[in-house]
Amino acid sequence: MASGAPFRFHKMHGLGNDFVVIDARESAVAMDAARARAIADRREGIGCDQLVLIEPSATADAKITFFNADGSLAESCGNASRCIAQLLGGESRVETAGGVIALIAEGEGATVDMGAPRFDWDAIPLAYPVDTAVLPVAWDELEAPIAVNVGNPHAIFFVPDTDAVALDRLGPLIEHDALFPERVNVNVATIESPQRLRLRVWERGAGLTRACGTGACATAVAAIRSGRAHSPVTVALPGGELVIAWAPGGTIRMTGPAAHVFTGEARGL
Ligand SMILES: N[C@@H](CCC[C@H](N)C(=O)O)C(=O)O
Repeated sequence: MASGAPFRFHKMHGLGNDFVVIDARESAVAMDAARARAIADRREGIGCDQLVLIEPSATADAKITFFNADGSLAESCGNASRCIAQLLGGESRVETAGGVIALIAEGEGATVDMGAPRFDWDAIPLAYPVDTAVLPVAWDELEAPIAVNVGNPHAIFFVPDTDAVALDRLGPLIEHDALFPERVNVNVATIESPQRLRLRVWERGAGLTRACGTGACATAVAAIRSGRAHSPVTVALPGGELVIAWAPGGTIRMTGPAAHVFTGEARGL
């Protein structure tokens, strides 16, 4: 599908991680990888890190599909979920490929219950059985990551200084490593105190972004589980801050802002 019928969209962002959101609950909008890639293209399309499609759901208030800028599908997207919370208003439950999540719109942001993290090697997924608390692998100075699935797959590296890591070079190598059969989001984090960490993320299918909500969730969970941090954890990303609360055995709650930039109509995409 090269292009399709005109559609209305919302341009939104969460901490600078930006989205084209199409509300197709009342009139269907056909979407596939090629069309999503064309819309996400920053030179010839509208431009975004993720395209988000809202459709009717038989089991929840809406069904949400996340496409990365490269056209690939993502099971989950934390920052976009807060934007959806703002669009739907109040309290809602939405169906995603990563599971049903609960949204609460609050002022100019939202709190999202992202569900429970998973740690089994085949739930990440990894290519072979290994201890996900310390993966026995290294890429230059990035070594022994922790793997966590929060709907989507993440590898987390704790490093002395996130800014010193060449994430633009190492991110794509790790994302495409054969250890991760569905590719992976790459997080580099520095613990500043037991309740605050700094984070940069190379996103699967989108590259370096200003912020990644699921990356913040996965990293906070990895920090708490490994005794590096205590809940709630403030995660400082290049685009701003999120607060993540989690206790072992429970679900992850993410709180942060969501911004509506403009509403537009697209033709020829
Ligand atoms: N921006 C996101 C994550 C989007 C999906 C990710 N790139 C993937 O492929 O898993 C967020 O805020 O969580």
